[in-house]
Amino acid sequence: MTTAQRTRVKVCGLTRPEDVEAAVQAGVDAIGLVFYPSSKRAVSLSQASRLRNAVPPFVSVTALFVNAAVDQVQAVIDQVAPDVLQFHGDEQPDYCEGFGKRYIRAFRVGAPGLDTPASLLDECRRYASATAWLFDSYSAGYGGSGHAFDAQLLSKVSSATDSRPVILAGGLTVATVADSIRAVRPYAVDVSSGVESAPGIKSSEKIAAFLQSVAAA
Ligand SMILES: O=C(O)c1ccccc1NCC(=O)[C@H](O)[C@H](O)COP(=O)(O)O
Repeated sequence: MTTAQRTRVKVCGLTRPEDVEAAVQAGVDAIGLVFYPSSKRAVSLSQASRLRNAVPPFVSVTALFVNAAVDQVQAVIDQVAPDVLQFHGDEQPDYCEGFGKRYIRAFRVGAPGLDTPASLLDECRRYASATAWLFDSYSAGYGGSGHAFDAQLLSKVSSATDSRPVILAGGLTVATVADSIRAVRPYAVDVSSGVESAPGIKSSEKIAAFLQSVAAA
C-alpha cells in the first residue's frame, strides 16, 4: 500500500502527557486538544502548552473550539501554537478564516438542516477555504459523543470535495473503524471516546488496537 492510500489517524480530547506519548508511540498523525469548556476533555492553556511540548516533530496538533470568542482562539494560537484549528459549532466562514491559520470545519451530520446528502453538500460548499472537512455525529455536546452517523448521508459530499481531505469521526471504535474506512475511504479518521477508559483518559491499549485496525482496513 502506498503512503498516499494510508488512512491517517487523529486522536482527540487528550488531557495527559502520558496519553500523548502513548498516541505518538502507536503512530498517530495528529492529536486534538479541546478548548470547549463544557467538554469533560477540555484543557486549560497551561495544560495544553505542556501537552503540546510532549508532541515530537511530524505529529500535528489541532486546537478544537465550539463558538469560542475570538480572543480565546487567539490566546490559544499565541500560547499553544497549534498547527491547525478545528471548529465544531456554528462558526461562519469569515470567522474561521479570520485567524489566518488552516482550519478544519466539522459538520454535525444529522443536525437540522444537515440531515440529507444535498443539504450537507450545500453547507460544505460554504467552507471552501477549509483545509479539510470533518464529518461527525450530531450531538448536544457538539462532539465527542461516541455515536456514529449513517455514512449514506455523505454520498453527495464524497464526489464533490475537489480533492479536499475528508475526515471521518463519530463513534469510531476498533471494531467499527475498518468497515467505516472501506465504506467512505476518508483521508483520515478521528477518534475520542472509542480509545478511552474514561472521558479524557485515553487507553494506550485501545489506541494501539485502533491504529492496527486502521492499518488493516
Ligand atoms: O471530544 C469532545 O469532548 C468534544 C467536545 C466538543 C466538540 C468536539 C469534541 N471532540 C472533537 C472530536 O473531533 C472528536 O474526536 C469527535 O467528535 C469524535 O468523538 P467520538 O465520537 O467520541 O469518537
